[in-house]
Amino acid sequence: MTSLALQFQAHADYRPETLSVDTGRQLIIDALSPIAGTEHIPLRDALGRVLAESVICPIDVPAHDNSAMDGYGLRGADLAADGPTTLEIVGTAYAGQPCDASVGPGQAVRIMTGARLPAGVDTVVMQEAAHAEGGRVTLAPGQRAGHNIRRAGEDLHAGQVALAAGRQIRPAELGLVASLGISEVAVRRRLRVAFFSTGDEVVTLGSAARDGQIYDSNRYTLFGMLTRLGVDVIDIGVVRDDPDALETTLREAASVADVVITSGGVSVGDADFTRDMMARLGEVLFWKIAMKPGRPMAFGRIGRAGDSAWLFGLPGNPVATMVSFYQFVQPALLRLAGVHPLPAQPMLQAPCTTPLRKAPGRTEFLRGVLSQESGAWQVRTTGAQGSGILSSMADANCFIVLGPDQTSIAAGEPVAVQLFDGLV
Ligand SMILES: Nc1nc2c(c(=O)[nH]1)N[C@H]1C(S)=C(S)[C@@H](COP(=O)(O)OP(=O)(O)OC[C@H]3O[C@@H](n4cnc5c(N)ncnc54)[C@H](O)[C@@H]3O)O[C@H]1N2
Ligand code: MOO
Repeated sequence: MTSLALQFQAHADYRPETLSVDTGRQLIIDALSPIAGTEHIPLRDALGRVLAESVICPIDVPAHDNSAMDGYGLRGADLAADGPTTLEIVGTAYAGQPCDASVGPGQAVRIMTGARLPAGVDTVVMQEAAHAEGGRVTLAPGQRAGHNIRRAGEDLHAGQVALAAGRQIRPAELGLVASLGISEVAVRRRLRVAFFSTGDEVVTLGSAARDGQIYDSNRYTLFGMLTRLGVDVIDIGVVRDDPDALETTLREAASVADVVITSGGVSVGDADFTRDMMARLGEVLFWKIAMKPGRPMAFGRIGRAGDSAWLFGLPGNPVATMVSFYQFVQPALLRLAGVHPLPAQPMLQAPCTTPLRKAPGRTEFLRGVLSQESGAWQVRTTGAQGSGILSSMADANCFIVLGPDQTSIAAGEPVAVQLFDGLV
């Protein structure tokens, strides 16, 4: 018995013939660790990448106490307990410019948003509550001491971890790093993912499909999902149902990629050699996941030590390919890319306007449309749900996820909804 198999069998819920979605996903995540390799790149190029090292604050942000409003800076102790307050204006403080004014009792400065607080100022009153005339300013009653001040370091303070290793860089992280004056970050290298389709009936675009043949759509959905995940994509094309071609392709793919994804040939049909070949080239396990669509799936490692790769053998049916990718491959690739912690998929509950029936025992991923009707969210299915009906994915904006124990759902009953927005 081999190591992956041993590792999986140690899990209490490991049932390769009826593996639950959650257990399958967890087993895969636990088997993987982030790829090695770090590069230092300009900040903007890091959008979508994963931090290899934590970003530590070299400075306080903001760097100094400053005003949150355009208005008048003063000493809070000068504010009248009730009634207006009148103060002498002794200078003006602009953002980004030094201001020598020092504010004593009975005095104020005109101050702009972002300007450093001059000596003595601990309170800002916004200009809408002030009236200036003849070198004096009168403040409306009810102003509060200490208001409209932004303290040095209130966002980030020098020495703290601004972003921990494992964080994926989104627009907010780009800005946060920039606010620290840092122009270069250490990120993990991009994951390399090779993929190909299998099957004599599958025709690549550019060739005419003969009788009984179909155009390859899986390489297009996979290309889209992988590209949006930000990995380096290696498209190997279509591989015929031929053992030699398959062996050569799998070996080559494993030598250039961290991960190899195939579609088709993982079920029990006539292309049995695909399963045998995968298993012969490494340690690949074939699972039946208790889900629909996406029941058959292969997971393991192929290739020789030194140039081996993780393998995902996804089912050939186009919707099954996509559902399996989203439920298993996407979190696995994020894990390999070093994302930590892994993001939870956004799920919500909404009443389902379509009555549904399902067999118990497996999780179903129906394609749904979540919409607002008179201000309330609701979901319906896209119609026919066969695992070859790719238009059901194109028409959808979410999965309706029915758990293993659910059977019939009456119209209006709440169901779990997984938004495509959290997927790629
Ligand atoms: N007796 C059984 N038959 C099947 C089972 C089963 O458990 N017992 N499972 C069914 C399920 S569920 C699925 S999903 C498929 C998966 O089988 P494979 O992964 O071996 O896929 P193929 O047989 O190669 O193809 C299935 C289907 O998808 C079409 N296909 C394949 N590749 C592409 C592509 N690149 N682009 C578009 N369409 C593709 C292919 O023509 C077939 O129609 O097995 C069921 N059968
Ligand atoms: O589960 Mo298959 O993957 O339904 O089409």
